[in-house]
Amino acid sequence: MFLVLEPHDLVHRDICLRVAEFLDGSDDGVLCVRRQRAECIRVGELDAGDGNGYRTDIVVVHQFIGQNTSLVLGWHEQGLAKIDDLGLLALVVTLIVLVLAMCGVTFIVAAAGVALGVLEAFLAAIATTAGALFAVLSHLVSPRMEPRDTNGDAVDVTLHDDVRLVLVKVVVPFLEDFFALLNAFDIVDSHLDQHEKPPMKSYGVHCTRVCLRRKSLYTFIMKSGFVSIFGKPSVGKSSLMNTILGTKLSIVSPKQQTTWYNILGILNKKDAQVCFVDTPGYHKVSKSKLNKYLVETALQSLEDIEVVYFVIDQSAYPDAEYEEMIPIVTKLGKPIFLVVNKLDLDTAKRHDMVAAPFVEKLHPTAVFHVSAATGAGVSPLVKATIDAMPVGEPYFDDKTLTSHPIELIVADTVREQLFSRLQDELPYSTAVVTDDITESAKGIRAMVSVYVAKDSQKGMIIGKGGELIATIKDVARKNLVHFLGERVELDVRVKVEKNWNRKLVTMKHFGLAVSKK
Ligand SMILES: Nc1nc2c(ncn2[C@@H]2O[C@H](COP(=O)(O)OP(=O)(O)OP(=O)(O)O)[C@@H](O)[C@H]2O)c(=O)[nH]1
Repeated sequence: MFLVLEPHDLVHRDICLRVAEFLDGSDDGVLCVRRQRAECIRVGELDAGDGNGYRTDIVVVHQFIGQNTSLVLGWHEQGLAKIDDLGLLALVVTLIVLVLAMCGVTFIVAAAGVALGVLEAFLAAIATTAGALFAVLSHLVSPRMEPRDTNGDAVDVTLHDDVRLVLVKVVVPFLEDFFALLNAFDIVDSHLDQHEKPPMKSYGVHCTRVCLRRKSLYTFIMKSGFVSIFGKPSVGKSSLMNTILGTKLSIVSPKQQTTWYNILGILNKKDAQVCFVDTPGYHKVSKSKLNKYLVETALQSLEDIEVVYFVIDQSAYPDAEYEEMIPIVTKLGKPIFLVVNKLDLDTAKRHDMVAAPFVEKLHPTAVFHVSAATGAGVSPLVKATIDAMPVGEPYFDDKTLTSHPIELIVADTVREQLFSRLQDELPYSTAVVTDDITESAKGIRAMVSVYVAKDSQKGMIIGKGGELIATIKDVARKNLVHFLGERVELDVRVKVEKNWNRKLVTMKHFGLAVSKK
């Protein structure tokens, strides 16, 4: 079988060509080809024999037969060169017909010795060859190739059924291709052995790596996008992101407004990268500059996202604050997932009732009932989120968990302890800044300052005999060791910066930039 791919399409969008048969004899797959950079097609991970289907890299050997058209001659899977059956059949038919034609010419020349006879016989042979080839290709090729997109809808890739094109462009370079193809597989083999990547061009034949996988398992090669985890304070946004990521990236405390920054947490899957943004809790803006900063930061998270999680907890009801939040989210025009958290606390099984008024106003794409604490319901949420991501390049390296600098992670880990251990409003009067950090083979050494807004607050944080600050330092250090997986030395000093939370310049210096409006 010949597949006609269009490099033009490869450059601009993904194409999926249904193939009639797969290398393992199955017939329910999709051959996905996607251009990653100008010269290189995205390579999926080699992962053969995965559960009830398989995914594997293959190298497609193809020939550019026009500026925008390429003819797939065969492929190469895990060191196993395959010349497609139909491709081989067409090549053999061509060869046989050409040989017979040559014999006919020789016979006529020998028998008649007449120049005109030679010419007639030669033209007849060519016509026979073309006719035979046309019959074979039109019968076998066209019904077997139906370009489809991921939804199974027909894709406007028309050249595959243009038999004329196949005839005109293919018959002539056939013999050349045949030998080039055999040669190319050898070249691909040895190149893969040596360089672990295919040569992009060999003897006029091009090699392209693609990922072959069953449609039921993977629809596309890679999906990626951003999700804002939006909601009121303390509904469990940070806990939810941590549960999704399987690690405690965002700080959590029973106090409201623990999260002060948009924390990026990256979920890396084999076929998807989802970038979650944990946000400060949205609340009615008061006169406090810190509150204003937190709300502005939460709103910024809604820019350039693919999906928004509207997180409520199982005790929520649509109050004035929600009335303010709902239009902000609906006007984004993005898929909204209503996430009802703290399912484990819903002993009265009210969660459907709780969700109902939000569903009515928010018109969410889907509703999920989860417990960030126990993990219940989180897998379907993640699965639906991945499904909702567009096809695209990963934004970050697949080992990256967050784009947050280590300085901020260290400062936030200390701040988490302040929030967990200080009473009333005191945590909201403290800002934590990492002054210096050194990383060496021995581990990490960090100097952290805790700023308070009044002299009287300093003693409250240090505690009697320095006990409280010692505990804060010790627990924060252990948490950092756990998170970073290396030795940590932590030095925490308490300093007074009078009324820092009323001065925009100081707040900016502490990483809490708020607009002047
Ligand atoms: N029982 C229970 N508690 C939860 C759950 N999710 C979060 N919590 C608790 O709720 C409190 C607030 O959780 P966070 O994850 O900090 O909430 P948040 O929405 O990020 O809070 P802000 O930083 O104020 O925006 C913490 O004490 C969590 O332990 C849950 O599913 N079940």
